[in-house]
Amino acid sequence: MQNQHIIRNFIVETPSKPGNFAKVATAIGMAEGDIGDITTLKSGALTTVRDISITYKSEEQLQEIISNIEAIGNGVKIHAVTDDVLKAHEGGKIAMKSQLDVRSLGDLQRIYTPGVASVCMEIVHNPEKANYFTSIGSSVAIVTDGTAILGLGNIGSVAGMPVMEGKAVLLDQFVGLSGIPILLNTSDPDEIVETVKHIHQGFGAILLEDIGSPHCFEIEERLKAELPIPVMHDDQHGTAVVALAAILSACKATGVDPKTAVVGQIGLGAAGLAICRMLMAYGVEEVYGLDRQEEAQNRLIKYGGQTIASLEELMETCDIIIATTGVSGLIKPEMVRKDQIILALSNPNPEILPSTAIAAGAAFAADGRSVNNVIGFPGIFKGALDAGAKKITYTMLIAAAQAIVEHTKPGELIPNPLDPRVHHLVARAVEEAANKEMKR
Ligand SMILES: NC(=O)C1=CN([C@@H]2O[C@H](COP(=O)(O)OP(=O)(O)OC[C@H]3O[C@@H](n4cnc5c(N)ncnc54)[C@H](O)[C@@H]3O)[C@@H](O)[C@H]2O)C=CC1
Ligand SMILES: CC(=O)C(=O)O
Ligand SMILES: [Mg+2]
Repeated sequence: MQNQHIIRNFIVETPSKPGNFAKVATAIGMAEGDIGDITTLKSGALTTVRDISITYKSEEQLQEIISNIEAIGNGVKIHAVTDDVLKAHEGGKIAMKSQLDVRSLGDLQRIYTPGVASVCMEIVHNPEKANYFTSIGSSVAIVTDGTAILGLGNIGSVAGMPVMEGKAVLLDQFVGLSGIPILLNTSDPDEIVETVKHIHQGFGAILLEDIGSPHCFEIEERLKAELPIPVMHDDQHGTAVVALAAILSACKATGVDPKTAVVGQIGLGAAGLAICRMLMAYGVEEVYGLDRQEEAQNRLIKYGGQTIASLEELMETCDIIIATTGVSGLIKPEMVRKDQIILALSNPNPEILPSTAIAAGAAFAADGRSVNNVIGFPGIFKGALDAGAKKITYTMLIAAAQAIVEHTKPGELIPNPLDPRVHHLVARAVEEAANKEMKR
């Protein structure tokens, strides 16, 4: 696989003298390893031990990094090379925890029986109070059938669980919602719709995740029509919101009018078709799409988009390129036109590395790690739930994209996802848009 990103942590000891860490960094750089976080584990008078996170592409490259560091000599030692990604997943990343302590029999009677019975009866008499007296209103079902896990394909929902747990962690940490993974062992749309309908009353909203196309379209449409709570397929609309925001920011920086720019979308699956629909809903006049499947191209035409004959023609014709094919390295540097804006959004590896696209002449380039639906979905769900909205509409999604743009620093495409204000602002913008729509 091209552009594969493997992350390992190197525990490296160096003599505590200026210049020694620079030698280690150079040794890593000479083997084209990419240094991430660096933590000093011990800073002694004689030696310093650091934990260095390094991204690389292959086993050969790992061996080259190790030999380069070992060749420095003079007391520079590698103590261990650890797989912190795997370590972070031991035992899973989430747990259902109680919010109250049970320390006395009084606590037990209040939290559980007999006290709880009166709360049950309160809900029997006033069903809307379930939102107040239970966690239902702040719980989001993260539903997957495992058919399109990132760009890894149909690997099944159990193998996709680390992604679902990751989404739950983000919902919790960014907006305080509880995400509960639901792993389906069917990809039949009728069975999925029936299952979600049977379980929906335990949740405030339904987040559909990594459900492949084309069945994702029918599933989302049917659930939206049939359930009284917000349903959103994140790979479609969360991604579309963030792609629109990145395009608006890039256009602002380059003085391009997004509505008259020519946009080319490569890959018209869940993410790609939704990006095209979002851009057209925003008012972009010329949107071209390309997919290796005719059926996917016909879907775009049905929504008013246009198709184009080949990847080469799309790259030649369009000012803004977005790719969501799952195919690493699909866009070759020689295809990049000067001053293009290129969003190669496939995970875990993009269609072209941003550094390669910029070196080939692009004005702006980003991959799916930075232009990622993580900036959108937590605030979208929080805003929809706070407003008591029954649906997530285009007006709410465009409000989310605009909030993201407002919070993006000049010269950047997207804000830092770790800035909690971003999620808060997205949530408020979505809530306001929902309230306005509901008043109409
Ligand atoms: N950055 C982000 O926030 C997100 C990124 N993605 C990434 O986008 C990729 C696609 O995800 P989905 O849309 O959910 O998958 P999908 O399977 O629904 O869509 C992929 C589409 O690409 C088409 N395709 C594949 N190879 C092609 C080629 N060589 N030329 C033209 N079309 C081609 C397929 O026919 C299919 O229609 C994945 O890698 C995923 O990780 C998806 C959602 C969010
Ligand atoms: C980010 C995401 O949802 C995906 O790559 O599928
Ligand atoms: Mg996804």
